[in-house]
Amino acid sequence: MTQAFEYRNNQLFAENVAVQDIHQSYGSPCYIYSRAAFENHFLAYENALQDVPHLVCYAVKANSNIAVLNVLSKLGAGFDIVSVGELERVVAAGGDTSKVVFSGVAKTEAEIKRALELGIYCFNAESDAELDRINKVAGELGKVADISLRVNPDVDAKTHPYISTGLKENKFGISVDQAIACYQRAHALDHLNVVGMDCHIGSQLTEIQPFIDAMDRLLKIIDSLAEQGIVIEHLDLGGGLGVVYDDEQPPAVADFIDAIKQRIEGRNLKLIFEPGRSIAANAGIMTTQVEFLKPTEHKNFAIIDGAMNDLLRPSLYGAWQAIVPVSIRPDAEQDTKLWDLVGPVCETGDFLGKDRELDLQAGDLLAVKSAGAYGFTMSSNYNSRNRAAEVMVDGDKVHLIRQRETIEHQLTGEQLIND
Ligand SMILES: Cc1ncc(COP(=O)(O)O)c(C=O)c1O
Ligand SMILES: N[C@@H](CCCC[NH3+])C(=O)O
Repeated sequence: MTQAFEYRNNQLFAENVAVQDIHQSYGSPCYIYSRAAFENHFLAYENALQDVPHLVCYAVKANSNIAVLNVLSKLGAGFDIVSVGELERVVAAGGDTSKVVFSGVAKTEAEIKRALELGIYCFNAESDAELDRINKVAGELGKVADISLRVNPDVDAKTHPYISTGLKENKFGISVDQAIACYQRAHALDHLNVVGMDCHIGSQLTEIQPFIDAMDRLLKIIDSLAEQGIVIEHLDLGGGLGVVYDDEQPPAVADFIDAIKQRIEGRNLKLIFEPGRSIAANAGIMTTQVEFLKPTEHKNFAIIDGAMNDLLRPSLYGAWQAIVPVSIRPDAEQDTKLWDLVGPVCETGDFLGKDRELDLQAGDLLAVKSAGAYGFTMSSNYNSRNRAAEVMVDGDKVHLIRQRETIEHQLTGEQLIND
């Protein structure tokens, strides 16, 4: 399999297109995705699960461009959503709403109504109060809502504290101690139909064991419920599988799924997964151009046109993503130094990388790797900067899938007060 992003004659390519050529047409910063990479990463889940009942619901929050959703939908993907905005994106992308699971700690009445009208697969409810709300809205529509309860298994995902979600001090889900009572309530409500149990213990996990520990806690609850006549049809283990940004060694999707499958052998349970990062992260890069070099006696700053508003992960989590030249100069012309790659935003925390050994000149084009997940979706207009363009490469074709924002886009909806 050819790599989605690789060098050919010292030029970075996205599939069969030189990144420099994409830059000529679309400028920077620009998110560039590989269709083949999205497809291959999704199919890794599908293939590993083909011998068991399953549904792979891509987590829309990782990358919600409708072209991305459409590519995955054509392969049969379901979707994990957390807002009506994400739901409408699935609809706009031609996605199958009967394969949608609705996660999130506080779904509004309007969101629940729309989801019921569109006939989603199920709601992943996170509290007693939310069960009441879903029951009420379903009742008003004369419907019965299929629900799963998100159980918080109190397992250490061994990841960054901001993206760990399955500990009892986290806001997510229902505690193991309260789960049975909560299921009994749900079972008794007229407009709810209990179908599943879910958990999501965190993101960028590089070990299988926390998933297994979480699953074992959930299976115990499933067994107790069965004794009370409450049948759980599916087990949704959320997303969370990590990717390689630097030197991490996450398990391969097939090994991860095999370990899970072994654990549920002999049980009549459909498996659901909600992967985001492991499908999207390494299917995308973000380009950025060096504006100025600013060497000082303390630090060498390279001021680039990409900033924290375009890619927040380094500023928010101190996340490390590889930053590489789009064109590599011949060895004899190389002059490498340690550079801090900083953006034009008025924040000290505005950087994409620190102490990176690079050979840089003003005007050079760089690529931030592994930017396909939680890149564009977490971008903003901070400092009134237009959000980046997004393109999808498919073989030797380049499709613009989101035009660069303009000031007109930004000003839409704002108005002066008339006095
Ligand atoms: C409920 C839920 N499901 C799925 C995901 C996707 O996780 P990841 O991108 O780590 O696969 C998230 C985000 O962490 C989530 O909160
Ligand atoms: N946005 C995070 C992951 C959080 C996942 C959402 N539950 C990241 O970039 O790593």
